[in-house]
Amino acid sequence: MIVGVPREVKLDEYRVAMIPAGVEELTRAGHHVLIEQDAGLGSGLFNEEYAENGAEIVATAREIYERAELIVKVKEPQPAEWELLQPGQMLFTYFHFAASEDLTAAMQKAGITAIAYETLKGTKGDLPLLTPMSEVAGRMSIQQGAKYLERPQDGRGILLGGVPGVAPAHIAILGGGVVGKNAAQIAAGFQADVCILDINVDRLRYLEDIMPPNVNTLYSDRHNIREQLQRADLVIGAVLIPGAKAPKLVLEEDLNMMKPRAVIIDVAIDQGGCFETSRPTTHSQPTFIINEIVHYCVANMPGAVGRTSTYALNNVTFPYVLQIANLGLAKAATRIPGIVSAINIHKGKITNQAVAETFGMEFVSF
Ligand SMILES: NC(=O)C1=CN([C@@H]2O[C@H](COP(=O)(O)OP(=O)(O)OC[C@H]3O[C@@H](n4cnc5c(N)ncnc54)[C@H](O)[C@@H]3O)[C@@H](O)[C@H]2O)C=CC1
Ligand SMILES: CC(=O)C(=O)O
Ligand SMILES: [Mg+2]
Repeated sequence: MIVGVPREVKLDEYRVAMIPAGVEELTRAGHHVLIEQDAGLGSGLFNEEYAENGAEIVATAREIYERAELIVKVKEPQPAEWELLQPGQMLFTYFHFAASEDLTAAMQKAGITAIAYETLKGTKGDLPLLTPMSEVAGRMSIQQGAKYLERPQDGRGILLGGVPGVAPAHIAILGGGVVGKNAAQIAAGFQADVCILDINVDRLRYLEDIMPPNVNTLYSDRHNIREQLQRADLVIGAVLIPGAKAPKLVLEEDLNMMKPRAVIIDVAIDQGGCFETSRPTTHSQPTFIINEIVHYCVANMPGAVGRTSTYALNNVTFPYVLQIANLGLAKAATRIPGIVSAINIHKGKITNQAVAETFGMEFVSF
């Protein structure tokens, strides 16, 4: 199979969907890999390294899209890429369809098969192709929160860990999944006072067991969320209902009860965000202020630490790329657990229930 890897064009995206080791394995299995020139530069990977491992370096994205049967990417295709897609082509990447009806309609119209990293289910009900990027974003959310709490960055002027004689920051984390757990671990290391809220009581039980004493848990209901908003210096949005739009847990009016210049990091923004006032931002312009609350809503947080994220992403995506290339999609879907759950659009039809429900569209099983 011809596998193509374009350079990411989303603003401030430094990841690449394949590392040279992946090229070598695919080539050894008899496939042909096209890598767009300089696709790896943002992650410190050079054209020569890809070429030495068997890749053909291609000058333009257009040529990749014209020739490849399977395109492997990191971020959802940007509008400039939509017209390059070929009917019948497979595109394996993050899509986050529920956050964009325009993207959904464009992919239907393009006639591609959209295989989404973020809905591929593992055997334990986990999301193995989302997990490593959630680990990155969860850890990074505290790093970013610490930065934007500094007064020159418009924050309240709070040091996460406090100092002897002065209280640490209070951090509320909405959602105790992968992002939430990783955020809590880093926040705890900073000696902040942390509270994780979730609706899954078994998950809260697990978190309570593994977390240090400065991390507490609370059931996520409106009462507890509002109580936490009043106390928090930093709030992390980390909820997910796979495939669906994120629930709006914090309404605009709720911001009035928060401390002025408290910081919100809405990691869930890629699924539409869990704060009513969130809108997607970029690493170049990550924050905005509404009602005296600093909002950080970058939809590709791991893109900023491309070197770490590229390797973490490839570790989990590559085995699926190889299987799809080896078997073709139809066979891979019957033999490899998880692949069917990743197919969100096939021949213009929505094949993911949550996405279909989000837009009131017809669902067709793959
Ligand atoms: N902005 C970015 O760059 C990135 C964003 N993400 C996003 O972060 C979000 C979270 O991802 P993961 O942690 O991997 O998901 P996860 O599935 O591991 O965890 C989500 C948690 O939210 C909980 N939850 C659902 N409804 C809730 C509610 N009403 N109140 C409290 N908790 C609730 C679930 O019980 C679950 O424990 C996703 O939208 C994901 O796409 C992930 C990586 C990068
Ligand atoms: C998960 C996701 O949206 C990202 O890594 O950018
Ligand atoms: Mg994202």
